[in-house]
Amino acid sequence: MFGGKDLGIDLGTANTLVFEKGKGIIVREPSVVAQRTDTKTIEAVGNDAKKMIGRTPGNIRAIRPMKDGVIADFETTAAMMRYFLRQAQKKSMFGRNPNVMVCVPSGITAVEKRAVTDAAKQAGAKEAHTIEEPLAAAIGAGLPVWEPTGSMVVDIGGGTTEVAVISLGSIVTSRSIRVAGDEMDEAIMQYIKKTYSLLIGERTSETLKMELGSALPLEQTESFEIRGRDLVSGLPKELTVTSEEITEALTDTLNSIVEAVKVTLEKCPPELAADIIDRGIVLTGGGGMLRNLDKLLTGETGMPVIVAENALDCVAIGTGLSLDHLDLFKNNGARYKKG
Ligand SMILES: Nc1ncnc2c1ncn2[C@@H]1O[C@H](COP(=O)(O)OP(=O)(O)OP(=O)(O)O)[C@@H](O)[C@H]1O
Repeated sequence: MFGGKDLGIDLGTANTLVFEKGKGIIVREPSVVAQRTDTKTIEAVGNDAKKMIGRTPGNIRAIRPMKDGVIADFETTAAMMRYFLRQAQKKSMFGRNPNVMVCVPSGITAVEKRAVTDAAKQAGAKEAHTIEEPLAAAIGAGLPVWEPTGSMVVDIGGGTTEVAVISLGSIVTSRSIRVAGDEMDEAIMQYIKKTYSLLIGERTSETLKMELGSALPLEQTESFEIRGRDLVSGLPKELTVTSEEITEALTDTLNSIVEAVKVTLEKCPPELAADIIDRGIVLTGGGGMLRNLDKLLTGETGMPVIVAENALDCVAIGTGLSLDHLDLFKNNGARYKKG
């Protein structure tokens, strides 16, 4: 039995957040599962499993069951959701199984949406519905999505970047690309490998992105020491990396994101484009917190760009708040209409 409250779930590629109205975010853990390769039993989920990435013995695999924002491994995703719902239950009241709203990338197919709601039901949800991620992000960022005015949101998560223009509670135009934080990590890993013949793990590369990452060169170069395995000698090695190098490593990935924003702006009806000039573009998601990304986007589009407060939480908050309008989602993720 789960808690009596309805829950919003941001089932992200990188992190899963569970939001309960009145309480806020009650679960926040990495979307990682550690599984035995022989018996397929689950050894750990969330924080404990993330610590195992890159450090598991041969018979345990640390996997991210969500890839590119969609379910890559159904059974493991359902098991992971069951764990997160149980965590939520510990912090909530006992009662009936909750209705859940799960956010999904805007570009996914009906079959993929179905996989998400099926996994939620298998995990113990009474009813499960989906909301498109950019809409959830915009609601969570406090944008006036219900007004007849254009709001533009760019949500950069782990697996997907969602760009959307919203008006009157509906997505007017959007673009979802499978390029986001994970791709930045991969680009850094490749850069270090190519430049220094040093192999680093995904955790080291994510740390480099967070510590040194900047979309534009910093006024004062920063540096960070990393460890990896030298591909030539095969031995562990330490070296110092600079922020300029990370900016260079991220160029292609950031160009793809800039391109997605420009294409969406080009498809935007003129009246709404005028609203966006006034109100600006709002950045959400962990990737939106990359230093100077707002400045890069302003330079490339000429629009004001603002990083949302609680950028990491916007999608979860918006997903939870949309439960107030559950009746509008009964069509399994149908377009969100007010009234
Ligand atoms: N300060 C930061 N600078 C740059 N990137 C960051 C920062 N903080 C977090 N990230 C990155 O944000 C990503 C996670 O963001 P978020 O939790 O919004 O994604 P998600 O919702 O799990 O993914 P998706 O929306 O693709 O399903 C990770 O790639 C993480 O490395």
